Amino acid sequence: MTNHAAFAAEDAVTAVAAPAQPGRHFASFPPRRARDCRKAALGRMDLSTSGVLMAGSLLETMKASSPRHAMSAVGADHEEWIENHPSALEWFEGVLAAAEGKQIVMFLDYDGTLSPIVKDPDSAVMTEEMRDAVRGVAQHFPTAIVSGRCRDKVFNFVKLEELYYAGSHGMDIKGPTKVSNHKAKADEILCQPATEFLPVIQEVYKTLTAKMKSIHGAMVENNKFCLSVHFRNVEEDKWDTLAREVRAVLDGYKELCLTKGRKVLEIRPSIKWDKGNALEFLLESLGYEGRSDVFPIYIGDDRTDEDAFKVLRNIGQGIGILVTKSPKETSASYSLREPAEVKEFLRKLVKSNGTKKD
Ligand SMILES: O=P(O)(O)OC[C@H]1O[C@H](O[C@H]2O[C@H](CO)[C@@H](O)[C@H](O)[C@H]2O)[C@H](O)[C@@H](O)[C@@H]1O
Repeated sequence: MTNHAAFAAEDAVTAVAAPAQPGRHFASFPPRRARDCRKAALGRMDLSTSGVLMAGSLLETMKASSPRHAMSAVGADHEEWIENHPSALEWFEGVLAAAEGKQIVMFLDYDGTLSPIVKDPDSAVMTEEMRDAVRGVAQHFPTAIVSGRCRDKVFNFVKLEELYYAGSHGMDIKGPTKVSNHKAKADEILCQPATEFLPVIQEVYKTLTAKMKSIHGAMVENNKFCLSVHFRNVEEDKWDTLAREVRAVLDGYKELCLTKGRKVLEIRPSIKWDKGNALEFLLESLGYEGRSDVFPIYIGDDRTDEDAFKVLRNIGQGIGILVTKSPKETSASYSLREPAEVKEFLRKLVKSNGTKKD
């Protein structure tokens, strides 16, 4: 048994609060207005912990994001890694025990979590079965999509009005347009801490789009408060050129920084706001801040999801689940191999909640 599973069992014994009632989690809706996220995001991010790509070989970082490099980067074999990050499906009972008597709040990343990674970002659709699974979860627990995509785009993929959406890596958060118990309606922008960066982001979008035209397969995606420079379809011998071009453009914009995802370089404002802040903000908005009877579950596959996993580790509540087929350095405590397993996990969660005696 792993440390995590042992911890889960201990938690189950100490749990005291009454279980959540299906469909009742919006009882206090609309959510309490959380602290002003603009103030919270003031100042530059902590470069030592933010995953921001500093000077040095951007090319090496880009190579390290391909799965064949990931295992050696951790230096651990698969078995050892799985022992430390057990499958949330195989240890499902442990997860349930840890959440027993607590209000689950579900946070879901989109690409690589709810939809498989595909070559064309515009084709990353979600299956109807996955949509049903997410819909089911949202009927039982407050549920948010937290994505690097712009909010409108991720909404157009997910198409569920009863969810919270945190687009642009959490820099654009909006409440549900429909709630699952149909008692209340809220269609409110809750948080946009980076609005003053919009002109500069759009300027860089134009410049980079023009520059990337000469690199076959490169693509710049406009995610409103941030940009994605995709290199999945670029031949590896052109990655260095792409990296140099991106660096050269960004040298003129000290207020922006660079992080990396899965075959993508992300450009975003250098403010103290990431998916971890979005998670904290949403918990606070829902009135759950500082409550020990709340159990956030965050499922994601990317470097940018690590900020949310870290928050959960730091507050010592809930669990982070990394979606991956190969060992990776992570602050998540559990793992799932692919979106199909995420769907299975969500279904099981709904089923177990539906059959639970309240
Ligand atoms: O936070 P996420 O929802 O995971 O978004 C992160 C980025 O995801 C998308 O790119 C990734 O998925 C694409 C489609 O499968 C794939 O082609 C690409 O290589 C991946 O990096 C999205 O296009 C980006 O804008 C997001 O920032």
